[in-house]
Amino acid sequence: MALRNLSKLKIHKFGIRQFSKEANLVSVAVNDKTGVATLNLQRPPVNSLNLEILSEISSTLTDLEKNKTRGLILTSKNEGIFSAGLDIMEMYKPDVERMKKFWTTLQDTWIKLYSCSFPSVALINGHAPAGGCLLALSCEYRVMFKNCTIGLNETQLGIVAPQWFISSMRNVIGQRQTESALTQGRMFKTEEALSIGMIDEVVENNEEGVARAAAFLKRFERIPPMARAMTKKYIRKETIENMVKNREEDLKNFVTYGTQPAVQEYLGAYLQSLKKKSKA
Ligand SMILES: CC/C=C\CC/C=C/CC(=O)SCCNC(=O)CCNC(=O)[C@H](O)C(C)(C)COP(=O)(O)OP(=O)(O)OC[C@H]1O[C@@H](n2cnc3c(N)ncnc32)[C@H](O)[C@@H]1OP(=O)(O)O
Repeated sequence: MALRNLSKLKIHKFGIRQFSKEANLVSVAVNDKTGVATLNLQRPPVNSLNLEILSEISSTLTDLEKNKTRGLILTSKNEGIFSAGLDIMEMYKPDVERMKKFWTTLQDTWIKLYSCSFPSVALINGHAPAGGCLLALSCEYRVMFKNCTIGLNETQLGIVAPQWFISSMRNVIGQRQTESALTQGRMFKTEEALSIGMIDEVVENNEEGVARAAAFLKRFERIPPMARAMTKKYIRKETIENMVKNREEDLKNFVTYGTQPAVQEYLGAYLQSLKKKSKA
């Protein structure tokens, strides 16, 4: 069995194997024929990224790397929302030790996703603000549903996107567009995101999305995996090395900045506005 190191095998039917971790905040189905793994985010209501789901994504990426998966489709079980980004509750009135663990796990997750040797596609089947956008930008290809939004909106919340968030966007859409998008904290509608190259394709529904993601991954069938992986590694090397070199400082900045009263005030007000909106 190609994926024997993966956690508990749950279902095995129609050539698709599924396994899940204990907490079930993600699930993974591996297609026996193609070796492509689909990683579903499933933390209702909005797949906000807390310590637990990040830990599961991170350990799943390790498993997929060990088991030489042929490709990854990263998507959401909660149609309508890809991911609401970082769970603001991890940053609002935080326990500092947990806050550190949270950020370190986010760093680990990004490093693994950004540097994975296998090809990766984000099937963005819903809104993808902030950390949700970061996950999508870390993949090699993005397929997105109509009528959704994507972007790094941190500035609008009164917080600052870290350097490696910025680099992840700059490497996809370039310096000029990134500067304009991030200084405004701009969220892009699907068609706008397509026009600036933030996403690669627009799809009507999940079936079409899976087919387009699979078609992208199929392009690599005849490319020697080692040559592909090394090329990706060289292209992404500088961005990853910069982050790894500065990760202690990045953690320190996150904690120092995130615990400032003014930032806590912004986050508290933002949480209230989200809650008010959901009750309206
Ligand atoms: C200190 C920081 C320094 C540096 C860090 C910088 C990096 C930050 C990166 C981030 O990712 S920050 C997070 C940014 N995320 C957002 O701004 C997204 C906010 N959410 C939304 O815009 C919407 O929720 C949505 C478009 C994703 C979905 O809309 P809808 O389907 O209408 O759902 P609701 O808005 O009603 O939300 C349902 C429920 O979920 C809560 N919630 C939403 N997003 C978050 C979140 N990111 N963290 C925690 N909780 C979230 C929302 O309050 C509702 O809760 P109820 O209790 O009222 O049900």
